[in-house]
Amino acid sequence: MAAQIWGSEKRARRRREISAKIAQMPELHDSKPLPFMTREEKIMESARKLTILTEKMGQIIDPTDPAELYHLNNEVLGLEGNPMALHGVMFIPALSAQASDEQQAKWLPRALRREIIGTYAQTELGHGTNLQNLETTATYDLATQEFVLHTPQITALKWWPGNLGKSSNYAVVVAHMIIKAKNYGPHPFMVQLRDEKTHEPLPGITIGDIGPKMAYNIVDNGFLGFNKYRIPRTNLLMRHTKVEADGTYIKPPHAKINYSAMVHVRAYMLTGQAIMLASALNIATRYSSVRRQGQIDKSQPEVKVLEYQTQQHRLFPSIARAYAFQFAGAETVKLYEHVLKEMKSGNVSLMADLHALTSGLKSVVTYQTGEGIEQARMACGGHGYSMASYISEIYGVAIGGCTYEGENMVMLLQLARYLVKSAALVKSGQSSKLGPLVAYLGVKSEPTSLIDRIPNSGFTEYVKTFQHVSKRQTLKAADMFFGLMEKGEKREIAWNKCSVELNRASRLHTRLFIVEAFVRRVNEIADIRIKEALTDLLHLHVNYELLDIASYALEDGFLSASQLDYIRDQVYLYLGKIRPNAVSLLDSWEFSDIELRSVLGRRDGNVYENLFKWAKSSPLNKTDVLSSVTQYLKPMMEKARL
Ligand SMILES: CCCCCCCCCCCCCC(=O)SCCNC(=O)CCNC(=O)[C@H](O)C(C)(C)COP(=O)(O)OP(=O)(O)OC[C@H]1O[C@@H](n2cnc3c(N)ncnc32)[C@H](O)[C@@H]1OP(=O)(O)O
Ligand SMILES: Cc1cc2nc3c(=O)[nH]c(=O)nc-3n(C[C@H](O)[C@H](O)[C@H](O)COP(=O)(O)OP(=O)(O)OC[C@H]3O[C@@H](n4cnc5c(N)ncnc54)[C@H](O)[C@@H]3O)c2cc1C
Repeated sequence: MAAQIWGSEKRARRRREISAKIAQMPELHDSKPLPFMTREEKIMESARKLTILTEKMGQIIDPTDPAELYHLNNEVLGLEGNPMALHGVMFIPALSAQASDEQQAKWLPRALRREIIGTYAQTELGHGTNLQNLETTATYDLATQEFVLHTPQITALKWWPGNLGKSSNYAVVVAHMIIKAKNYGPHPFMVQLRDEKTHEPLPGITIGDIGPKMAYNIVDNGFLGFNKYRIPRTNLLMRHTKVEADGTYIKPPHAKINYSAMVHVRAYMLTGQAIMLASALNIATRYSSVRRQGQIDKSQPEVKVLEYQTQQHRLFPSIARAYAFQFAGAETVKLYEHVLKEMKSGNVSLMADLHALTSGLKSVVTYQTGEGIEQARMACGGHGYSMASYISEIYGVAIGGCTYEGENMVMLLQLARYLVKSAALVKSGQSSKLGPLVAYLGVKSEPTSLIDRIPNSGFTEYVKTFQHVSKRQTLKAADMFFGLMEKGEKREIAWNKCSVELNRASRLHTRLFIVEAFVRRVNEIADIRIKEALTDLLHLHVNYELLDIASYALEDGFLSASQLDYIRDQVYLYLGKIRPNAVSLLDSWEFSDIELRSVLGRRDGNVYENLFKWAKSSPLNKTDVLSSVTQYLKPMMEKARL
């Protein structure tokens, strides 16, 4: 199963080998539980480990393999981030995709050797979503052949970029490029921020940390202002766009090609989200098979809480989602790598499809991951609320994904643009022009669903039902939009008036893609036992997801009440079937105790003894009487007693 999750036997084996090596290297372990550290201590601890990793990485992993690097980071540095999180996730990808060969030769080896630390600075205090209204300017000075970066007012301060505040000395900065008073829109520039020897900010640069956040606090998300700060013309990233010495602008082959670093993260973050969901579920499910509370049969001893159907219903559908996201994520990464290769050689024809797909997936996956992790926390009762479970930290980090790389509603609306264009093709009889991801929009569906109506139909009737609801909602929302325009409404106003319905279509389309990716994977599996276990999970997935969106299929009678009863029964049936495999389905992800950082989720199940040990190690317990008591509470009580 681990091979299915991680992509191959070899990958699964390598992960085990890497974990075993890390287990033998105490210098790479947390020196004390992270929840007992201050933010400053955590940042120090992370930098300490990161430095050792830089020295010893070659002994532990193949540093050229991103999957091994990602695993190493998760185990050693953890998901609260690290001082170079954005360096690997966005800075290097931005240089790789947008810098010319010459620029890459100059900067990439230095970045890869970690001579410099970089980030991606795009979002500003006043604007994050609406890139067209970013305010930082890069004005070309023809006389010196330099760009002058400037922050015209406080809302133009870069705000949020990870590791910008304190760690990075370089950044890819996105600014509006102005040449001879003409604004060419946002473009990426390579900018040195700090002196390489002293790490002090360079003159003309204001920079700092934006303060503590809900989670992810090892990362120093930062602010950045420029006061007429000059960089050479050749620091504009010039793989696709060029500005010649005389100010001549050569436009890129696709207007949005500079957005590729964002698409990179949107594609890769899906499996990251699956890992966070599976981690939280691993903790909650293991704990649920240790925790005994109450009886089902009063004549029997107290049961493990995992025996309760409500507990299974809370956890198991999310286990199915974690697998589904992992499989859909793997497909998306493959597609992304393909499109990136094409893009580098000038073929931009698949960019729109990839943008639509990743926009929908990042939104649905992050939202459902957040839901699943929060349910996992609640499933642990009181101990779930303790940082000893570590689930609240996983939650805080995961839901950041609902916001970064494009706020979820906004990204769903991006997919909706693509769906509406596809609907227009269907309506104008041009269904043959639909791309493979939306071809189903042009296919006439049965009048009613055949779920529970024909034997041995496998998952086909489920997929057809998902297709039906997605198609119906897309065409309905598109009709609403076109109808408003026909009535004379301006395009943007009509769009806004339909946007809730449009986003519903985007979610349904994306959920269909996730189901199909799961089905595709199960169909590929040869090992009969693995196929069986995953088929059970897939049964739970399709039935649970369909129940969740049943109103769409009920409103036009595509599903009947009796079919809905069947679907509900299937959910209960598969909850029971999955119960014996539940812990193994999560143990198959092979997270080590070091990586999970959870007292509740310990592999050995020795929860109570270790919770007590953990509590005793709280800094508050260093002394029996705190100074808050001697200074304030004791005098207050004494005064009251007088
Ligand atoms: C590796 C490990 C992974 C794990 C990572 C975890 C840690 C992560 C740490 C945290 C890291 C966090 C780091 C961070 O957070 S970095 C900051 C991230 N910021 C954002 O994501 C901002 C979101 N906003 C946008 O992306 C744009 O403004 C949008 C897209 C909303 C509109 O755009 P714009 O303002 O320009 O609007 P327009 O009206 O001129 O154009 C709309 C047209 O453009 C097409 N279009 C748009 N985009 C693309 C595209 N990409 N490829 C192809 N086409 C694209 C689109 O389909 C439409 O086409 P059409 O319908 O007109 O035909
Ligand atoms: C943990 C974290 C890490 C980050 N890292 C980085 C980084 O490394 N580099 C970087 O540059 N940025 C980074 N960001 C910033 C992030 O990319 C932005 O916060 C994000 O893109 C959302 O933009 P915003 O904050 O402007 O939200 P807003 O757009 O102000 O969103 C507020 C509300 O308005 C709604 N809204 C906005 N526009 C529309 C619209 N057109 N239609 C409908 N509704 C709309 C949204 O849906 C939302 O409900 C990070 C953010 C976080 C939380």
